[in-house]
Amino acid sequence: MPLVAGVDSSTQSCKIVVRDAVTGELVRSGSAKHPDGTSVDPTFWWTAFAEAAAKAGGLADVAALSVGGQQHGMVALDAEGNVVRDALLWNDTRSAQAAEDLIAELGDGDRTTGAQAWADAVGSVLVASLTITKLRWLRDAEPENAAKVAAVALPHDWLSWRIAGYGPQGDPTAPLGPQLDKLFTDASDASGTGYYDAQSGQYRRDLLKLAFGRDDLILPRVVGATESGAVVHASVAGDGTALIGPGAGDNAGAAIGLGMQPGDIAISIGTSGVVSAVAPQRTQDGTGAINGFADCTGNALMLAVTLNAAQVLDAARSVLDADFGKLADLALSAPAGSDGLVLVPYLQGERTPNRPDASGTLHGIRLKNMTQAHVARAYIEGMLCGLADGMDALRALDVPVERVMLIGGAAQSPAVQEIAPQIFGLPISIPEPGEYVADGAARQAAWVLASAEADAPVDAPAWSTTMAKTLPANPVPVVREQYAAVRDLV
Ligand SMILES: Nc1ncnc2c1ncn2[C@@H]1O[C@H](COP(=O)(O)OP(=O)(O)O)[C@@H](O)[C@H]1O
Ligand SMILES: O=C(CO)[C@@H](O)[C@H](O)COP(=O)(O)O
Repeated sequence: MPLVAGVDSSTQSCKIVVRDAVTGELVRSGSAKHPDGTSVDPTFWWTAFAEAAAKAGGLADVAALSVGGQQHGMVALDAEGNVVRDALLWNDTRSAQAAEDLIAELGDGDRTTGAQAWADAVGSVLVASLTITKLRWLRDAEPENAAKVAAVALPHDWLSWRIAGYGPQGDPTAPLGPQLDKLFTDASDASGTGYYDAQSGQYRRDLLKLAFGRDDLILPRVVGATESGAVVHASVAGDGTALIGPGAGDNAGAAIGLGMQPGDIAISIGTSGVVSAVAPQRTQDGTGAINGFADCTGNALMLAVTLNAAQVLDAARSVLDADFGKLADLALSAPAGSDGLVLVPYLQGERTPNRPDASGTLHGIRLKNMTQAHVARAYIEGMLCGLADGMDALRALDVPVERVMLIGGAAQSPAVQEIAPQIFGLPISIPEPGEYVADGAARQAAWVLASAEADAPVDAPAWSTTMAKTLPANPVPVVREQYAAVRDLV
């Protein structure tokens, strides 16, 4: 019974699952926290990985491993393999102006032309989340750091490289040293950089040069879906023979973990809120609402992403001094629509719609609705309405919507589960509770292992995903109507 491991190095934590490579059965798991903040020293991801691996009973017996990770983060490395500065994460909005500047530059001063040109070139209109905008910000705001950069990687690329034994010069946990040319990535995560064209499978070094002013950076090699990028170093686990798969951006990891097919929609409520769909062809949405990324099986992955998801509910718990259970009970004791109390949840600015400097609004306060129950419900409804706008943007591009699955930390809330079918007006399937990004990474590792054993690419292992329940559609249109009216006042 060969075992494989899947890692999800996400915004808030590192999660590891160990599964049977053939059946997909869960054998062990572990997790460890990441620090808060939108600018983070990657060393914390390395120590959290080690802690999560220990909690998962170690990785000495796995035959292959893959890493899924939060997308877009800028990990800038110098020639000695040190990080030049803390990584700027996907939810750090300081490069919002850089995004606007780059759009204008590609459009010769015209925003609409520039936005479409970026969508055509790399699948997405630039916003502060995308790596390329962070490189422009670094060039202008920290030229002394920019001058030191020898390579740029994404969080999952960097962690895979560390697991392979590479790292800073002189670091005892990196016996193979700073071999930057050994960095590798996969198409799904590369497609979120803003300097990789997943359609041609090529980096766009011309766009990187436009943004950063240099085209001599080392970029991770893009490894094919069933290839191994390296082996797990014996100092990390095992005997130095376990394969490391290409890995994935976390949303592509969830897609393969759920076994998504065209027609399936995943709504993920983690730190980010994501509405995603796979399709044979990527979209090139010049409005910027939909990112046209790649998945990790050769399809396109379309995403609408919000900055304000599970942490909006964390904020509600803080305001109401409530645990998860109390927040859900309160919300479910208030009527749908919260008697006109509307939260526009832009607590960290927003990405979709692109309003990086916006703040949130609690609107429509009356004596009748100034209760804990109404506030709890308004927070959940507002957060879900933001995601429902993302679903509308996908539908506007004729993306088929046949099955909708709800995942991510906050999907465990009974209130989120009950209110979602009201906001989306669709049946919502809730998969068995699980770590679908880590599961997807494990499934990819099993796929890489099977392909290596066959000495040729084989089909992905047929692991099944079971739905715990499907909640019927229960549309309550007034909730979205009142939200839409307030959203555009913000
Ligand atoms: N039962 C619950 N109700 C509401 N929110 C929850 C619940 N369980 C976990 N969360 C929230 O989910 C978030 C973590 O989700 P996760 O998908 O692991 O995030 P990420 O992958 O972005 O690190 C946290 O903000 C946490 O508070
Ligand atoms: O920016 C995006 C996708 O474009 C986010 O989805 C990040 O990939 C972070 O994911 P989580 O940590 O919230 O899962």
